Amino acid sequence: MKKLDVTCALVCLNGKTLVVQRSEKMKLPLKWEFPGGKIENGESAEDCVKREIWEELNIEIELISKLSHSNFDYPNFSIELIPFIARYVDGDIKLSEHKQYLLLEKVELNDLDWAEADIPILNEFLRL
Ligand SMILES: Nc1nc2c([nH]c(=O)n2[C@H]2C[C@H](O)[C@@H](COP(=O)(O)OP(=O)(O)OP(=O)(O)O)O2)c(=O)[nH]1
Repeated sequence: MKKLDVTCALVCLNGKTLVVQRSEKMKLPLKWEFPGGKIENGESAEDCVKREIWEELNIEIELISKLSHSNFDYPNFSIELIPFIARYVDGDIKLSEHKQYLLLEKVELNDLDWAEADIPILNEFLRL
């Protein structure tokens, strides 16, 4: 099965964490995720996540650290999800693809209906 290399960012803003909900039209409709996307040919994971956050949210971020990769097999595709902890730097949030975003306290993150590949990443983040 095809494996996608996907980056994502846990963006901290005023002590909260930015999360986004996938739209009805996307794969994994209405699931919550950390914003990011597929690595392009020849692109580094770091460049990818900054590009995707700019494209999807219109904001600039600074990368702080990495968490463990999450490998997950969905019924139709497999992904390796590569997470970064990041800090908001500049820009007004404008969504280009997602249904909505939320800025949440850590204790609130567990209440969302997450994309399954994100759950180990979320758990690692909650233990920090
Ligand atoms: N960006 C992101 N994608 C995630 C996360 N968790 C998760 O399972 N995914 C999946 C959803 C997508 O199938 C894939 C990322 O691809 P993408 O967002 O660049 O593009 P997509 O597949 O929605 O778009 P398309 O191929 O349908 O055009 O990884 C996550 O936390 N962030």
